[in-house]
Amino acid sequence: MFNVLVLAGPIYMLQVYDRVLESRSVATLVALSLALVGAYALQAVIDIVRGRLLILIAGVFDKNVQQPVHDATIGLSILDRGSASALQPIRDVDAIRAFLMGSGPVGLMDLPWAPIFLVLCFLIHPLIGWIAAVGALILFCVALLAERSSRTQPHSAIRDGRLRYTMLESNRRNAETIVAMGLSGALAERWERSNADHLAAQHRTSATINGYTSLTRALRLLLQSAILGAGAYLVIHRDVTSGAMLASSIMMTRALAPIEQVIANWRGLIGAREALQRLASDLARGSRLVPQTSLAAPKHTVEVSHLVLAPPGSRSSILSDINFSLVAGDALAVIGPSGSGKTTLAKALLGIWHPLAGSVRLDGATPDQWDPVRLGPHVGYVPQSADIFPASIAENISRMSLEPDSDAIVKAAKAAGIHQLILRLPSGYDSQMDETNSALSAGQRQRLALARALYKDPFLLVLDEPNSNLDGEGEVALLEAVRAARSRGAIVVLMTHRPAAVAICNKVLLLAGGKQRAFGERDEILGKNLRQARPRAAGGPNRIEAAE
Ligand SMILES: Nc1ncnc2c1ncn2[C@@H]1O[C@H](COP(=O)(O)OP(=O)(O)OP(=O)(O)O)[C@@H](O)[C@H]1O
Repeated sequence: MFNVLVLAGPIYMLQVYDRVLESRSVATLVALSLALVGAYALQAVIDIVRGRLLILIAGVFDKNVQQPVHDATIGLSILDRGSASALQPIRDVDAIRAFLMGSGPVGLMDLPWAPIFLVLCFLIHPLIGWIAAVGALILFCVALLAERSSRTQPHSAIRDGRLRYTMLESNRRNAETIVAMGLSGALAERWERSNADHLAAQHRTSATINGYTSLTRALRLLLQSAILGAGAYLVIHRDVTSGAMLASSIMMTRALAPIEQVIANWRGLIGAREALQRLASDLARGSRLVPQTSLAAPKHTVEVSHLVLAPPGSRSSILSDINFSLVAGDALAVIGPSGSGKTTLAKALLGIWHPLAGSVRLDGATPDQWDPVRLGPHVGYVPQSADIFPASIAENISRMSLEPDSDAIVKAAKAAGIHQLILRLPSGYDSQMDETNSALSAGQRQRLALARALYKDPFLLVLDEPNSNLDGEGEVALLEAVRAARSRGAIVVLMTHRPAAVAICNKVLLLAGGKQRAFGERDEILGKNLRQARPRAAGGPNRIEAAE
């Protein structure tokens, strides 16, 4: 509706030429000029409001997708096994928001006005109308051609871009290995190759779009002159006035401007459209259905029945036919050689990976029957690589809670035997961990992760080799924490190679090659199936290994 205001220019021109110059009336000229200033001022205000509206729409879009995008990023990380493509949704949101706040949508909004200006051209004179209509049609065809040729190109550019990003991310993570083993030469060469592919794809896209933009501009200038020429012809034959001739030239410009603007913003439009499609599919893939009914906190049992497990998206199983059950107060030592499936079992118990067959049940319900946010506080997990969030020690122990409980934080730290160590840090519990966690040693990180797992005394503790980096003091604290958890009625599942850790468990599960070799009371299983390895020559820790 507001676009009608852009008619002010042509109407002014028409009136000045046909009325003011004929009547030589300065008063009319002043009145017309004031009206024109008013129309342009209103147009400026409307443009500002429209711009703000688009920013507002972009903001609302952003606000609504942020949480699903965050959750989907986590879901995709699990599905795609930590690949950097899990970050694609947030990049897509940024691309869509940038497009919404740019000049592209304005061109799209103005596009429906193009036919109205064309009709006005016809009203001035059919010849002018036809020239404008044919010109608009040609420009429209150019836009379609641009769409078709650029449709496939950004795909390859995006694929190369993703590959390039993944490569850089992996090099960043492995920086120390790269420096230590002098890998930078070979990796730089690979990076250069991947970069060249990406740039070549981008150049192809830019060249195509630029070509179409230049063609459009030249066509528009030609059409403007054609309209002026046709207008002059009609003026000579006294079919239209000279004011109408100039006004129609302006009208033509107005009719074609949105088409040209859409073509100029084509790449952004295509990019935003693809980002939106990709975002929708990533959100659908990465999000989990959260159950609506909330179950009571688990307190009694963990049952694993005929469990078969494969990595997400795969059907080749890593674990098969695992069966055991535990009751409150039990501690299970999961033992077996490297690669036997201990970590994989931890992922199943925690509901990170879903069973291909069989089930894991806490008090009779599978983990996905709980809202993860509600089940989380009843579960403690120390993963093999104890990753710490870039936040304070207290925030880490309180599981990044927005309402941390100081008493519970200190209690968990004491239980993990890390309280004194934290107090010795310059800012104590408020010491900030950076992204690299370099302020703490591997063993200290493991104890911090244990404190996080113990926060608020969860029912199920899954500790995946939590002692792999611990010194004697750390191991004593760990064993004490397991003992305390058992006596308060928790269930502890401990993946370990260490005899001392097995000794505090009452049950043992022996895995080998993804299969359950034995499960039962500790002494019974150890007597039947295991031999205790001697301390290794280098003075390494005792290990428990499966008998041949
Ligand atoms: N994300 C994955 N995708 C495909 N295979 C996997 C994945 N994670 C683990 N595996 C495979 O599953 C098998 C069991 O691995 P898992 O990490 O569970 O062993 P583990 O007993 O914990 O070993 P370790 O004692 O060395 O930690 C291995 O053969 C491993 O290659």
